[in-house]
Amino acid sequence: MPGPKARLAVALDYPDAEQALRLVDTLGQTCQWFKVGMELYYAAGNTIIYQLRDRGFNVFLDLKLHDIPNTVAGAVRSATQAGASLLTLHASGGAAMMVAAAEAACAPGSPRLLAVTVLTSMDAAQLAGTGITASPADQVLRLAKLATQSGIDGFVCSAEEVAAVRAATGPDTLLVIPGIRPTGTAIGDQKRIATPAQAIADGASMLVVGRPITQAPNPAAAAQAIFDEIAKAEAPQNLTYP
Ligand SMILES: O=c1ccn([C@@H]2O[C@H](COP(=O)(O)O)[C@@H](O)[C@H]2O)c(=O)[nH]1
Repeated sequence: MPGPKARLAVALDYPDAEQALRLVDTLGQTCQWFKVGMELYYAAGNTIIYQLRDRGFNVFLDLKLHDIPNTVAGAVRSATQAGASLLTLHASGGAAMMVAAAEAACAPGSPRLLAVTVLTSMDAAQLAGTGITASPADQVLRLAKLATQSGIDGFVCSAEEVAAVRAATGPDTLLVIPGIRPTGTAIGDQKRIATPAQAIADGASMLVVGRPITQAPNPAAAAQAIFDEIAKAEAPQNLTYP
């Protein structure tokens, strides 16, 4: 099993590369993975991916692609050129979109694809507001099944569903879990949350943590506390990791 450092991606939700790299340099080599989301990517483009890779880090490009199949396949090919190791797309884009993305990701050097199921910022009431009357747990399982059938490598879901998705999909599926809140940290806009220890014990492959680290008075200490929690958690054996 890889060490805790391979199981945490720090979300660099910053408006520019300078602020993002300041945090990266503050954390030093304690982290192996950084997540670049829409805010930073739209501001800094592929340059931030190159800068992180030059420093020796793995890049998780969280663009949550959601478009017609031809456009999403092209976006996967562009992300391959940029050198991201993981790339997200929305499972709600449907089977044809995910199949096109999976085919585009067969090229050498392509990122592994993660299908976002139900955003961790959504509860049952918000989901119902979009016309989906299934519970978040049922909808996550439905979309995870659809994504698997479409050839996608793994999923993003909340810690509330991770045990059920792990049971349904087996040890080889990558389960990447945001909405992580160490005890005592601000919840903010997240709705379906858990501590690092709970998510790991329930079968998460990797945790995504942003503000509990980036907004902490001492980000390096906050990251270290999460690594310690991951290390102590009783994780299932034989899981596949990014
Ligand atoms: O369902 C999802 C999918 C992606 N995210 C992303 O994860 C981080 C979480 O940041 P926090 O500051 O720890 O809340 C953020 O970049 C989201 O875009 C998610 O939260 N939920």
